Amino acid sequence: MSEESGGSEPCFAHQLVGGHVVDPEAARDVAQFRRAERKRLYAERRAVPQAETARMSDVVSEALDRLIAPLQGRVIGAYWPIRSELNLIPWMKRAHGAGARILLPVVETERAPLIFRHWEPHCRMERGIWNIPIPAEGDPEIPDIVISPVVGIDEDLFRLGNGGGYYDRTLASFESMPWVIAVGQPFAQMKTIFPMPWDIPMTTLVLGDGAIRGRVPGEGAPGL
Ligand SMILES: Nc1nc2c(c(=O)[nH]1)N(C=O)[C@@H](CNc1ccc(C(=O)N[C@@H](CCC(=O)O)C(=O)O)cc1)CN2
Ligand SMILES: Nc1ncnc2c1ncn2[C@@H]1O[C@H](COP(=O)(O)OP(=O)(O)OP(=O)(O)O)[C@@H](O)[C@H]1O
Repeated sequence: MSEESGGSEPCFAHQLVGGHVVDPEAARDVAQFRRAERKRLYAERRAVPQAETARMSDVVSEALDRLIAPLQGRVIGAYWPIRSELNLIPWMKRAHGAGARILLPVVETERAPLIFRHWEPHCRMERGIWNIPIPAEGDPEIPDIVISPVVGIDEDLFRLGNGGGYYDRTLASFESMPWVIAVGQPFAQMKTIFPMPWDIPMTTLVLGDGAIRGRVPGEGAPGL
């Protein structure tokens, strides 16, 4: 029953990731670079005093109010903050009050697209993967706007996340591309994440110092 050792597979030149052909050596190097950058950026984030993170969260929330107007009728995939991410929960409450439908991401199956469940203040929550709070019930819904927390973000708005590949898989699974708004701390900006074929760029970036980059649907590029 033992496998023959010593012989090589017929094709070692490439591997498939989600249907994309990638060079395994390049993929390994990029994965290593991203792990190191995550580590560096987590440490930087942890060093920020809580009051400063709260202030940046308010700045981003106000920018979101201006960007997404009117809120009424929008279906928005937000997030429950973990690991010193910016806290948009007060904004989510406000948006809910203004008639937006707020959804939260749920890892239903590992290594698969996220699903989004409806959230409202005081709804029943439970703990999902990584202990992230998720709505305890609700059928999957498709957002028309996704607000995505970044660990890092590059000049072309490719996102460095927590390393599960979840947002990329999720965006690739949608029939039409939602408006994807990345949010993060100003120091999350990096030159490049060395985008791989599965990486999907964000539409707009909102930073904790109020800077907005990228494209706003229905408008020209901000700041240009
Ligand atoms: N607030 C918040 N919610 C979120 C996300 C997020 O980035 N922020 N996600 C954004 O995607 C999803 C959860 N993302 C996850 C990403 C990785 C792992 C995970 O198991 N990581 C491994 C290490 C991964 C690796 O480095 O290969 C682990 O910690 O063991 C779990 C959840 C959905 N909810
Ligand atoms: N569309 C996809 N199909 C299959 N695998 C994917 C896809 N997108 C990403 N992956 C896999 O997920 C792994 C992690 O990806 P990546 O480093 O881009 O994560 P991330 O965007 O930082 O994480 P997250 O979105 O969860 O915060 C990659 O090594 C890749 O193999």
